[in-house]
Amino acid sequence: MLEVRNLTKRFGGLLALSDASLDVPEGAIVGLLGPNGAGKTTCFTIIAGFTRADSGSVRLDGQDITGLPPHRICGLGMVRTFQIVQPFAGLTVQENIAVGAYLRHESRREALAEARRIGQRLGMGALLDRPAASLTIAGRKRLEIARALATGARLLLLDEVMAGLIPTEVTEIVGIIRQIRDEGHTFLMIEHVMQAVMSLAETAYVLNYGKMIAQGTPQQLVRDPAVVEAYLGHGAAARLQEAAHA
Ligand SMILES: Nc1ncnc2c1ncn2[C@@H]1O[C@H](COP(=O)(O)OP(=O)(O)OP(=O)(O)O)[C@@H](O)[C@H]1O
Repeated sequence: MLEVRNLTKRFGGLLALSDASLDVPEGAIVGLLGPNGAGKTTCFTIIAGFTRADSGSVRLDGQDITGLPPHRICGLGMVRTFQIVQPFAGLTVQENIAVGAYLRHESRREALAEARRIGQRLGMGALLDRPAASLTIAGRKRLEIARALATGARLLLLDEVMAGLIPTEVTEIVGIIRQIRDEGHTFLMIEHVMQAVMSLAETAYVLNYGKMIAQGTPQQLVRDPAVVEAYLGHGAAARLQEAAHA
């Protein structure tokens, strides 16, 4: 569904992404992992059309979307969420979700009705008439997913939706993402919360210093020496092996 090929992006002298490629098959939940500063957000930003790559291409459903602006990409069925959720504070939860729905519904009544349906599906029925500013972090994360769904997108790029949540909230969001996937959506997710990646993603990619250094199931990746070293530092894989055999 999504084919990302050889993305390279420099910020001045810094190579933030170097020849990075990935694939997201329809109906999959794919993880994008990597230590701080590895280039994950830059990768998302380019895929969703917020920044141009220096080189490389992005295809959605076989169509070349490289360099298209975010609203066009959104109209074609792919949307990203943001790590720091900033709802329109003066609007209710329902009105915030409706902002996403206006892409498809011209009438305010229809957009609000669609927002209500999506909010209820995401377990926010009791919160719909509250001001969005009153939501907890977990509520804001749900709102961000709801807004993305309301655009009608089939492929959702989730940027750290589990960050800042307590374990029971993580479990709830994991359940919601599974449910949305089972209803026919596809996910590419940046995630630091390993528990969430392990239980959700069938496959994941690991970025380090802008390069894709590994791809596999989460279970394969946690045993991959290159991945262990990227997270824990040079020599860590050997030290862990020694410790395991001591
Ligand atoms: N607009 C920018 N201008 C200059 N440098 C940038 C810009 N955006 C990102 N960078 C740099 O590019 C590198 C990759 O950053 P990026 O935010 O993509 O990493 P990340 O993997 O998402 O990190 P984190 O997990 O901390 O969010 C970092 O060194 C960052 O400082």
